[in-house]
Amino acid sequence: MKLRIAEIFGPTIQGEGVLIGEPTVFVRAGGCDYRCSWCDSLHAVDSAFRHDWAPMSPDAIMDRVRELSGGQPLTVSLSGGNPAIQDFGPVIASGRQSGYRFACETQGSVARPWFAELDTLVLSPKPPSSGETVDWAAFADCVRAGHAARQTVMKIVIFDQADFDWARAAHDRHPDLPLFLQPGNPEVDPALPVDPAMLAQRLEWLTDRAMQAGWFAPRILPQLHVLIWGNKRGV
Ligand SMILES: C[S@@+](CC[C@H](N)C(=O)[O-])C[C@H]1O[C@@H](n2cnc3c(N)ncnc32)[C@H](O)[C@@H]1O
Ligand SMILES: Nc1nc2[nH]cc(C(=O)O)c2c(=O)[nH]1
Ligand code: SF4
Ligand SMILES: [Mg+2]
Repeated sequence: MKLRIAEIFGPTIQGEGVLIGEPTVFVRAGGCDYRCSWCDSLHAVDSAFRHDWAPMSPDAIMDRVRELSGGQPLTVSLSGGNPAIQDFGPVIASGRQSGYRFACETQGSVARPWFAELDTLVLSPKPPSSGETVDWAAFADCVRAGHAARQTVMKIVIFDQADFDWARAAHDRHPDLPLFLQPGNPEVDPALPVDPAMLAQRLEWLTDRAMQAGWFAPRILPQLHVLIWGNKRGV
């Protein structure tokens, strides 16, 4: 059985959400059932890039992860695209034997039994600015599938006031999921630089919104990797 892999890179630090700052190797799956207007990983989504995606066996994936981590077990971050449209169960089973931990980033549109084998399941439902519509029944299936994961959290990207209001309603649906908000990055062309002052201003706006609303449930974080490296790939 082979998986479609857009890229494997690291070690680097997890730049987002509950594991921010944690050393990790990324395994980025090719293919996605969504087309978010502001997706920062189109090279793993748009089928125009599919010729760059490699078919890899679970053993070949873990061999590359081991090579990159110098054989030291660390957290492997499964991302994409949507990793949940493929079967990462055998990759997790193989890595776990040698002490690797696994986190997965997915939008919550497709539930998989292997979510239960994860250490960290990050569900990132998409707000109105994305142009996508969340299927909340499928999302709830994902939460249930992750019942045995060590932790399941919700992470929402916020571009504007409509996204902010939507995030509050999303939290009301799943109040038990720890919530992380990150400002959206409107500049996703890997060929163009990102202005850190613009990101800081978006983070300030988001923080002000939450504090003025007296909404203290979410943690608010920047995309640390974008602050360090902009839109550079493979970091
Ligand atoms: C590229 S996605 C891949 C995993 C999965 N498809 C998902 O969306 O959760 C990884 C994370 O990046 C976030 N993201 C994508 N584009 C972004 C942007 N322009 N600004 C901020 N976050 C973004 C997504 O919301 C998601 O939380
Ligand atoms: N350093 C780093 N942190 C990240 N957190 C989520 C990422 C992603 O694209 O899924 C990502 C990424 O691509 N790089
Ligand atoms: S769901 Fe994730 S990978 Fe797919 S288009 Fe949206 S942000 Fe990009
Ligand atoms: Mg990213």
